[in-house]
Amino acid sequence: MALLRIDGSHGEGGGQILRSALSLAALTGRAVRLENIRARRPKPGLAPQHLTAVRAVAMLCDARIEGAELGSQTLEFVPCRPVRAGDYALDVGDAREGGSAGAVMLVLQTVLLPLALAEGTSTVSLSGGTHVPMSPAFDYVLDVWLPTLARMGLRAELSLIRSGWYPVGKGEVTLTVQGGRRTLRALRVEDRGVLQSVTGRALAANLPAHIPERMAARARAVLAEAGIAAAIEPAVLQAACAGAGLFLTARYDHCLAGFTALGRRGKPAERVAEEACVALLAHYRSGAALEQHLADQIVLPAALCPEESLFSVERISPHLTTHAWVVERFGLARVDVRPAENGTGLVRIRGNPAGVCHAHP
Ligand SMILES: Nc1ncnc2c1ncn2[C@@H]1O[C@H](COP(=O)(O)OP(=O)(O)OP(=O)(O)O)[C@@H](O)[C@H]1O
Repeated sequence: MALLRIDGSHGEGGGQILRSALSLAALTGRAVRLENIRARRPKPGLAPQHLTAVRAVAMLCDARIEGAELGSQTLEFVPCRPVRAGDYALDVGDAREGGSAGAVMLVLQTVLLPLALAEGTSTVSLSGGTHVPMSPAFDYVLDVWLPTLARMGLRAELSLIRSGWYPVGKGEVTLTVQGGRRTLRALRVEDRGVLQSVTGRALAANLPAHIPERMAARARAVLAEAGIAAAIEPAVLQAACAGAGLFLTARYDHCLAGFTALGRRGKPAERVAEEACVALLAHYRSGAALEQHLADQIVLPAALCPEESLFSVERISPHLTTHAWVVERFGLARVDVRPAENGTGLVRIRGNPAGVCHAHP
């Protein structure tokens, strides 16, 4: 079959196009050629996190790869066998001399679905940044993304060995995936139901204990003003450099929503707390089911379900529409993203009725 060409400058033009194309190439056996990788980012091409994702998925399906170098804007990726479950270890820091705090959760998201749909149990050890900007934090994946996938029938467990923050990274997580040629269940949450609880963790590493305590106290106060009682625990983590963040999970009758804010030098703990609470309250007031990040991160699993998924989303992000475009390029699903009331959106994903097509010889 001819190489499927994917233009990495489409829409959001970031790393997600590459990662989803890699997952889908491994799942379907389709050879891909990515061009203009991360063309809309200030430093285009493969960064350490993306290069690690390429190497990771290549290991799963013995792919032949060309262009897998830092800064490369073109990549050919030819899967040579179906995905094999097994024990894998990857370190984002290996992708660049001097190391990297590249987001391991994004690498994890790239390998999870291929492993979940392969026969057998896998363990993946990942090192790098576990709580870094512009990516799902460990806590988000643990509390929101994986439990949502569990509702769709996917079984995986995640544990934190050591947290990793910008700029040093060196965190470590372990993922265990119970694979199998299963059919994923569609996600149908047009209506989220009632807010049942808000919980959270105020985390800090290599910083004084008053920092997580102040984040937790401010978050409780902001949410209480809005009439929401939240159980937020302060905690101190092990790490190779300083870092702090607040992670909130809102549990509705029919869905979960996660909100993250990270600290940095000079940013008061209270401001970190307010940022996460503002995001939670914006979603709460929107009335929609999924928050914007979960919506874009659920497109790929939903595209693999034979049944139709349908959910409302707080806001239609460029990540969401770009992700929809990538899965459509593989011909696996039709994704319809429609604006709805007050800036929210409604997403309908009609997966391939035959399930994933394993096209390997
Ligand atoms: N606070 C957050 N909580 C949960 N997920 C997040 C958060 N911030 C970003 N993400 C997710 O991280 C992903 C980032 O994708 P993106 O294409 O920007 O990738 P990237 O590899 O970081 O790229 P680039 O450096 O090219 O921006 C998206 O799926 C987005 O929803």
